[in-house]
Amino acid sequence: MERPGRLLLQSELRVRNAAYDVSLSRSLLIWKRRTSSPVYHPFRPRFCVPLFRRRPDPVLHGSPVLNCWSVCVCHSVPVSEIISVREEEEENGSRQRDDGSWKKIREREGKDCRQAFTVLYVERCRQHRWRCAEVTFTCSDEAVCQHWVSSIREQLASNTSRPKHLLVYINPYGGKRQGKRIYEQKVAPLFTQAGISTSVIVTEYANHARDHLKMEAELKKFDGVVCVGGDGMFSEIIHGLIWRTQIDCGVDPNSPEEALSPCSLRIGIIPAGSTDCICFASVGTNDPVTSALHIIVGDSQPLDVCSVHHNNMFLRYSVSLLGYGFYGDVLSDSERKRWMGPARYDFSGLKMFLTHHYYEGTVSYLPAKGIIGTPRDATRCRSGCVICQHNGQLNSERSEKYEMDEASDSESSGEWRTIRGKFLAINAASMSCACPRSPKGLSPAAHLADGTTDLILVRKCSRFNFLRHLLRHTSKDDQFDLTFIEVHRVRRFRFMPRHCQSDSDLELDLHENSKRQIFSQICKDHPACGCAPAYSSWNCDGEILTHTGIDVRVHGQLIKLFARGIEELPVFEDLSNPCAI
Ligand SMILES: CCCCCCCCCCCCC/C=C/[C@@H](O)[C@H](COP(=O)(O)O)NC(=O)CCCCC
Ligand SMILES: Nc1ncnc2c1ncn2[C@@H]1O[C@H](COP(=O)(O)OP(=O)(O)O)[C@@H](O)[C@H]1O
Ligand SMILES: [Ca+2]
Repeated sequence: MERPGRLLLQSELRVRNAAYDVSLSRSLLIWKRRTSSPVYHPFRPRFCVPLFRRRPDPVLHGSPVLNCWSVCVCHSVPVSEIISVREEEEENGSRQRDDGSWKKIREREGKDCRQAFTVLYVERCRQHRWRCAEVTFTCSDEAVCQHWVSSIREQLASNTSRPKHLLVYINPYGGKRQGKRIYEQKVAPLFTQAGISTSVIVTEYANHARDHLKMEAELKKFDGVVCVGGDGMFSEIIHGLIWRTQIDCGVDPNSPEEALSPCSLRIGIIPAGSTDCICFASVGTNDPVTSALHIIVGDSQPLDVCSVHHNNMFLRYSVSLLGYGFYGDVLSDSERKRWMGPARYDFSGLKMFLTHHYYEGTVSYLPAKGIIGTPRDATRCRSGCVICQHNGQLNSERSEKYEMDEASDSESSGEWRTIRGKFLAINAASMSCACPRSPKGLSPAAHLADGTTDLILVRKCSRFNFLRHLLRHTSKDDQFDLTFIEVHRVRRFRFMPRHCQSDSDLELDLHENSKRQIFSQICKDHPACGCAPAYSSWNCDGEILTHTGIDVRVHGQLIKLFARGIEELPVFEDLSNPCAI
């Protein structure tokens, strides 16, 4: 619980005809009702008891702390979570807002209360959602009122992490094709309230945003980039931004061995796509208003990025899922069904589950050493994650050392491990990949910014066992606690499909593959007969990769989001807490 610190201002003001002691410090705005009469307050007593067990201090962020036995209503809002302050001007018995809309206040507030101002602030709702709440304070002295408004504005202006100018890209075709409407109706009005100016580009074709960022955008004019769309659209944005940053810093973005320069501009994601995994896994919800508020308050969350190369040739970057086999096949199949919208993934998911293809190949990986945390532990990456801080620090020390000793990550160091086999899926999750389909995600203990990715190998098994594994993504059971699954936390990995391994293997496989393709043509309508293709494709944050043999390297904390990681749930929402009755 944040302490108020030195008071900048303290007055008696009125809120809805009741007297309040209101105070402002650099960190908190507090309004506390003036009363001493013990009155039983019946409102939601169920939530009062656990709240008090955990937090004896009767001051809660934004929302009132309700004591069951006496009315002692005290609200507090961190100054960092105030969106804006607005003067209410009186005219003909009504008050006019700064934005021109009218509000009847005078009758409600009583005749003496002539001056008023409204504070808009972040209020937390269920399941990590944020809303914009407001409270109107009135007082009889105009000078006092204006002093309050200017003091709050000064505090907001002194916060340098808040963006003032944003470059916004909207994909009008993502998800259910609602991107433009979501931005105009839910997000733009909030940006206006917060005094943020925007330059908006509605994309006209795929890769429009990427190419604009790479070559045209005047990035110096902006404090951040906002992406309205799904994971594919976010991928466009990071490709443009990372590329541009490397060119500006004189780094060769094509080389798999180069240490990439971190991007200074933060990226905000307004979810308007089909899976919205990157937003969900970094905020805890895929709600456009919540994302807009995280942008406004100037949150910052570093994020790991994987670079993917094929034979030393750059292919793509990935921040969430790199999936071969099941997720690659689901994506390839679903692309032909875009007209179905987000439901295409359910259809193709079921189809690919029934098809039950497996793929042969060799996976080699460099285990992440010296880090804290494992993919099977119970810790979760949450706001202010200590694992990300610790491992992130370790990474920056390692990369300094790496620059001096180029061979430290190479095969010659002998740390690489190799696994050959038949796999239903090979997944690398650089974050949990939580999404509405699987709220705990593909790798629940993965971290947003620890410089590693969780490599999950699903070996060939029966359909029944694969279904058990998949179903555990949606329950409390551990999806890795199965004999055919292994998971490793790695810094780097490579995959080579079997048919690419050696000339003799290649000949054998080409022969086998052509045989299989003939059969798969014949057996097209009988996918369960086992005539599988020899290779799948990679699903790279929802984009299909053109090559199967890849070399993947994690670049710790290469980009930053306007987010703060998933916040711990309040006690009454955390069902695993015994106090939460
Ligand atoms: C029988 C019940 C099975 C439930 C299994 C649920 C497992 C779901 C894990 C999903 C992980 C998703 C990782 C994110 C991938 C996205 O980047 C990608 C593109 O998203 P977008 O651009 O917004 O369309 N989405 C997918 O690849 C969809 C995977 C769906 C798999 C069923
Ligand atoms: N104007 C546009 N027309 C067609 N495709 C676009 C346009 N803008 C972006 N795209 C592409 O649309 C794809 C899907 O976008 P995304 O926003 O991720 O939606 P979804 O989550 O439904 O896949 C991305 O690959 C992106 O490059
Ligand atoms: Ca990570």
